[in-house]
Amino acid sequence: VVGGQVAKPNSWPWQISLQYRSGFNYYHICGGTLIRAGWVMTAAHCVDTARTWRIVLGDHDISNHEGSEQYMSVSNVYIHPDWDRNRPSAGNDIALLRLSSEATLNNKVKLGALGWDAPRVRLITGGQPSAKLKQAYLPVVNHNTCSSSGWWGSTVKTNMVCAGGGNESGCQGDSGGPLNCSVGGRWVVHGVASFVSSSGCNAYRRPTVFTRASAFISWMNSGNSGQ
Ligand SMILES: CC(C)[C@H](NC(=O)C(F)(F)F)C(=O)N[C@@H](C)C(=O)Nc1ccc(C(F)(F)F)cc1
Repeated sequence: VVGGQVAKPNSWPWQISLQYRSGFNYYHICGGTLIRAGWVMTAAHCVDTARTWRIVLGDHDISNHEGSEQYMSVSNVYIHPDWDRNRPSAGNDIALLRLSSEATLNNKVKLGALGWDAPRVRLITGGQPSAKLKQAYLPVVNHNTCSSSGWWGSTVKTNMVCAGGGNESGCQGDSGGPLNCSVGGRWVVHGVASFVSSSGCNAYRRPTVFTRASAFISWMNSGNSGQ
């Protein structure tokens, strides 16, 4: 996250840290959302390399043990069939991770709700290099503006959502994490952080681009996502 502030610990209880093993250690690479006790939604670009993964739930500071963490291994990775690493602007940057055991839900580990509607305020959580979870309020940029020339142009498709474009944005390490939207007083996960401009995370008229989760509900509920 560029800008924003450190979140109140565990105030986004569906936010997870996706980590890969290297030697004896695990390293944060992406965010994600716990959508079922046994399922995590993240970005395809986070998991399209063969690695040993683990998911950390109930965390706030990934460099300190706080006692609320749950460390889960991943039994299967389901990447959207139309994701193409060589054509990220085609979108479909979404994947589901099956946990090898179910999370214990409590006040620090809850499910994120998937919604269908375009709400008002958006909020991205997650991020590096801060070890602590950060959040930033990102204004939504409608598709017509975001896909216009001078903005992202045809790189942005209707199965994506743009938010930010001011001095706050998502950035490397936020990938896969949720765009949390306030809809009728409830938080709904509307986006999966996908990409930013290669000239910088908060580049002018290049808002952070999220996979529009509502466009993938049927895939997530279908067999080929394993669910
Ligand atoms: C994809 C991640 C490495 C990284 N993602 C993020 O920083 C995220 F958190 F906003 F999701 C990113 O966007 N990094 C920049 C360097 C990047 O790859 N940008 C990018 C821009 C446009 C496209 C295009 F046009 F192909 F869609 C693809 C990637």
